Amino acid sequence: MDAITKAKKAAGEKAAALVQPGMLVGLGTGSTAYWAIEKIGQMVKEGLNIQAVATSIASEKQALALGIPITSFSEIQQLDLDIDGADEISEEGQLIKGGGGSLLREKIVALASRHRVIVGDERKYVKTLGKFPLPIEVVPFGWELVFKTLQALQGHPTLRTKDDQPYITDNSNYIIDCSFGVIREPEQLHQQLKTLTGVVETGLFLNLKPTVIIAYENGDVKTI
Ligand SMILES: O=C(CO)[C@H](O)[C@H](O)COP(=O)(O)O
Repeated sequence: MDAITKAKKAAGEKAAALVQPGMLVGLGTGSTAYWAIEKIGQMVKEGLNIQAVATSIASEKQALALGIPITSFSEIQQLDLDIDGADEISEEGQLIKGGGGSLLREKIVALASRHRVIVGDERKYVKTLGKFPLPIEVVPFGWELVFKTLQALQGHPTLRTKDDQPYITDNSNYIIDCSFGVIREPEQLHQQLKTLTGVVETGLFLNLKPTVIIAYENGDVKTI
């Protein structure tokens, strides 16, 4: 296992240790959240009694394979703890998410959780957001119009693709990745993007006050 994978595993497992019996837990998506889910699966096998809501079909499949009981918002109102990764984590705890394409479900789950834990390796921790392209989930109908507006806003948009076709999210939408440069006013940008008809959600996760667990290649793990 390389040093970055080891760091992701360490961060994910440290977050999993925060799960307590009886909790309702949000399961994130991506290669770091993966390790938290693996650890929670192990804890469930050892007798931990929890229920979880997954932020993607992939994470739900992983959880079910591990025997983690899955519930949904038709059964519950609120989660106790959400554990998820991020693409960028600013020093203020503001996030860019959606590199793995699950931003909409991830935001719904994060907002439904009383506590949020964000796990990442040291490369994710930045002074200011904006180096990682900002994912924006859009409805397929008329996406070209949103794309042109994003061009006009200097977002340098790119339609995300997979196998030369538009990438399709778990919600049957598309993703447009944008580069606005350094994002100095994330709230303003998020609000501006949300008002565009056709935009479903942005990858800016703001003011969620997460506990941040950063793992370093040298083996250190810091909770911020
Ligand atoms: O937002 C996400 C998926 O939509 C992921 O949490 C984010 O992309 C981080 O993934 P990884 O841990 O694989 O770097």
